[in-house]
Amino acid sequence: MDETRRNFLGATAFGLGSLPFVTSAAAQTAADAPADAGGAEAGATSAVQASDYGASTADQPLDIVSLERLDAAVKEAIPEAGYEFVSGGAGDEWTLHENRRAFDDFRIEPKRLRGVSPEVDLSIELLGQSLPFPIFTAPMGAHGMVHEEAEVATARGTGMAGTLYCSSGASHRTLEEIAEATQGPKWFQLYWNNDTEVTRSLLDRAKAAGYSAIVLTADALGPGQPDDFKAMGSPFRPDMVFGNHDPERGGSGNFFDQKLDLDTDAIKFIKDQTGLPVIVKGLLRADDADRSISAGADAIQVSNHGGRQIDGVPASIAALPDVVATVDGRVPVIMDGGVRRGIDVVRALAMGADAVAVGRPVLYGLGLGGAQGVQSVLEHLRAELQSAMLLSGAAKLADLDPSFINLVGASAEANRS
Ligand SMILES: Cc1cc2nc3c(=O)[nH]c(=O)nc-3n(C[C@H](O)[C@H](O)[C@H](O)COP(=O)(O)O)c2cc1C
Ligand SMILES: O=C(O)C(=O)c1ccccc1
Repeated sequence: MDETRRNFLGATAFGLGSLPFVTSAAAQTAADAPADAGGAEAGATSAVQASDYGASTADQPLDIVSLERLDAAVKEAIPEAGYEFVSGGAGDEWTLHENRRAFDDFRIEPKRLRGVSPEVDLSIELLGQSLPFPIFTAPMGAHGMVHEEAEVATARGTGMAGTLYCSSGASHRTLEEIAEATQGPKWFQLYWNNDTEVTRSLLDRAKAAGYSAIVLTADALGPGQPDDFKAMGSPFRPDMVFGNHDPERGGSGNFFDQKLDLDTDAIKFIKDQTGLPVIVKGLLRADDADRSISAGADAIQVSNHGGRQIDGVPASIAALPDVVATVDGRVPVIMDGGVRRGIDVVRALAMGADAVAVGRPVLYGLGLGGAQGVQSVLEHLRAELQSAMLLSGAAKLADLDPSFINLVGASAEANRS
């Protein structure tokens, strides 16, 4: 396999070597480009044009009615490969859909005649950072699949909305470029690498670039491979390599060599190396949250990776209450997965989450409107949360508790006791 291909996808590391790599002839030409072209330069010199992917170059605010409608609009506007890669989930996509459906089990019981002021304060403090509202951009890799500026635009747009950008370890742009692009708070998400020196170097770079916390993702084996994307031959862009790749170390696995054989020692390693708070992302079980806290975790992110890794696991919102009960206020709890409405944020916070992260809709905003599109998505959710708070009868975020929720199903009694 030629160097560019290995650098680009890490096919060996992901065990995807047997899959057709690209579909178009132009993309194939780029995949065969000299290895030393590397990174963004490869894009400049390669035969692959943005138009081969239809990846957007737009920068415009979006007039958003709902995030569901945004999904429908982006499906028409961006290339099929980008849409299928981003939107899909693992296997039969049961968990992907369950992430949305399960919110319906958490019925809001609004409180009336409580004199709630329209000026609901949505700001929070999270691991030493002030956020104007409790919603931020989840770590996602490979933004070049939907926009030419990739993560640089997403980070800028998130910063324009004033909230936190969590930078994926599998980004198309370097963690330094991304750090510079946002004026807001930023965390770095680490894909643990079995080559300790690679992990150490990523952590040192993240700290030097000003990231204020490290997110350790514990639930992923590689890029999501939704069936519809796989059926197209998994057409990742060969002209954009993953930005944190260090060509000095050779091969592709140096940004993603996680075989899930890591344990809670990884938490201590990160803390010792950086002195920064560590968020463990991708937990669904209360006992894993407890073990992580015992090992030094500073926050827990309840997540099933947007239903992109193992199918058949519960929705994040369904897993949240048990985790919250076990964490018992020792550290903040974040959740992500299926958050599409202000009322979803109300439900997650009422069940004990301190903040939520949003994934796919942010990339839809990116595809349709670049940095400004990202800003529009986050501001849309903020506005929906503001009215959801008023309509729920919650004067401030701290008021939200399980008394606002009627939990449908077997665990309803447990929830009320
Ligand atoms: C295209 C895409 C790429 C992702 N890449 C990463 C990643 O690099 N690291 C990570 O921890 N999670 C990754 N995720 C998972 C998100 O952080 C988050 O858990 C999930 O998207 C939340 O669900 P939602 O998309 O329904 O909001 C990715 C998700 C998507 C859609
Ligand atoms: O697709 C994903 O969910 C993901 O985590 C990822 C991992 C590596 C590269 C791109 C995305």
